[in-house]
Amino acid sequence: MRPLLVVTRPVLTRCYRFASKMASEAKRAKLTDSERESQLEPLMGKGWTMVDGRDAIYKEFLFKDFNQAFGFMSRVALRAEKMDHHPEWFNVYNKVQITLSTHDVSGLSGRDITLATFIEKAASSIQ
Ligand SMILES: C[C@H](O)[C@H](O)[C@H]1CNC2=NC(N)=NC(=O)C2=N1
Repeated sequence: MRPLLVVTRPVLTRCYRFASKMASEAKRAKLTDSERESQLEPLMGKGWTMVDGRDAIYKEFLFKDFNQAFGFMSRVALRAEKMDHHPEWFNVYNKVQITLSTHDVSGLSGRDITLATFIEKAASSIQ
């Protein structure tokens, strides 16, 4: 029997790209209440706090010295650029203060969760 439909590799590739684009757009939407409960709460337990008067999260990281702080920032910067999602941050010597929010939606989105989770991993791999 002849197959009814042949799914070629280029068709599969396009489907895959379309699905990732949809998932990536969805991540840019403002977090729902239930997403806040399931995804934001674990970060609060790790020291992230809500910013006063803004739908944004904040955490301060302290390192041994400037070298370590800048190494951490370099890792985060490469990831942020890849994600097209950038932190608001401030650095003096061994201190890095980070605020995350999604400017395009004026509030917290899945991208902030993804970046904050990466930041946690990057910080613990350095300290
Ligand atoms: C045009 C570009 O994709 C957007 O401006 C991106 C860049 N980086 C960003 N970073 C953050 N934190 N929020 C955004 O909404 C955002 N948008």
